[in-house]
Amino acid sequence: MRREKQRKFVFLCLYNDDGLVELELKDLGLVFSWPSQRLREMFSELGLPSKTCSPECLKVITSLVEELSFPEAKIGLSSGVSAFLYLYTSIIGYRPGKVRVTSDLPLGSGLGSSASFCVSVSAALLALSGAVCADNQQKGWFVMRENELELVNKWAFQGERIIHGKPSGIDNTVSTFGSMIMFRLSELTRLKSSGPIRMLITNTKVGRNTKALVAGVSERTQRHPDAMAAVFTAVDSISKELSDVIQSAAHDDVSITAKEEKLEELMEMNQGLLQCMGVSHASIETVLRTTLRYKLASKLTGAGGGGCVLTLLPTLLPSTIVDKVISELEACGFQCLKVEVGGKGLEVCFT
Ligand SMILES: Nc1ncnc2c1ncn2[C@@H]1O[C@H](COP(=O)(O)OP(=O)(O)OP(=O)(O)O)[C@@H](O)[C@H]1O
Ligand SMILES: C[C@@](O)(CCO)CC(=O)[O-]
Ligand SMILES: [Mg+2]
Repeated sequence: MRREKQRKFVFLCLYNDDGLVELELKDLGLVFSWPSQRLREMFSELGLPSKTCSPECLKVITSLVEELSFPEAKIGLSSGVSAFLYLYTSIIGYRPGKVRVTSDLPLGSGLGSSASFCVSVSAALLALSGAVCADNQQKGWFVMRENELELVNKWAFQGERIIHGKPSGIDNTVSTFGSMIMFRLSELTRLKSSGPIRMLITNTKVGRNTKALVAGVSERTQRHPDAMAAVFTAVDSISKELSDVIQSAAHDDVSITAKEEKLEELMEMNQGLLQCMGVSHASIETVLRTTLRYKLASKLTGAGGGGCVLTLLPTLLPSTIVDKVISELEACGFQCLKVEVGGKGLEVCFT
């Protein structure tokens, strides 16, 4: 189960005539460019466009990205740049163009920045190529048609495959369609919540890498197949119960409180299972201990290993308590953000 990811990515996409394909990561102060002729030469033998990135295609991309220089602390960015190169050449081809990205989503913190990046790149490039929104370039922000969103989601998943290795598709799906998604038995179901769910996001600021964490869970599964199978079965049951609770109607304070208590218990159980999988972290445990002192339930989000933690904020919780929890967490060096689960998905705007 994932909440909607904040999608504050802004893309400026233009064709140009300087012979370069350029990617500017504005917030990070980085610009990468490739002569389009060089891309044509490197990729031409692969027979692009292709709907998936083959090992040969990934080899070409990796060699192009290895030539770039990334600041030491930003080495993880190379996978995002690889995903960009794949999406650009597959959707646009080798026509020179310029893409500028700005985002206020923290990178590698469990809030699905990789998926939001892939969804936004795919949408912007598909719109530039005319594959989507060709007959609908209205002014202001708007939502694409369902079949167009599905196309964007497919391409974004290919980008996620380059960044993550083996993504489930939940992050790009929730970034594209918004609302809430249940991922159960490898199937993604879009849910309708009966009311807003308030959460506190605490960013521990401990950096981590989703690909490595997911690989760590697979290795643990190979070492303890029976025990881990039981853990996954329990996670599955929790997802099912949680989706029933979220979709159930609650009309008065009593039923809302009962619903929230169920959510809290399920979150607590889920966190315990994530710890079993080896994806918790000392910083996450500090957040859990702190919020528990206020009888609030929390669980890690995304791949874990640091990053962000979610805490349910019950409807009747006084704002003075919320402020107290936030100041205690921020005194530990963490950063807090109050959010509501289940917002909008992808929107586009032509200027
Ligand atoms: N604004 C951006 N510009 C360029 N690359 C980005 C951007 N945002 C994310 N990425 C890419 O995504 C990578 C982070 O993805 P990762 O899956 O590890 O974390 P996440 O998506 O934030 O968290 P999670 O997958 O657990 O929800 C970055 O290292 C970078 O390659
Ligand atoms: C850890 C994971 O569940 C979400 C990462 O945001 C991986 C995935 O489902 O692709
Ligand atoms: Mg990710």
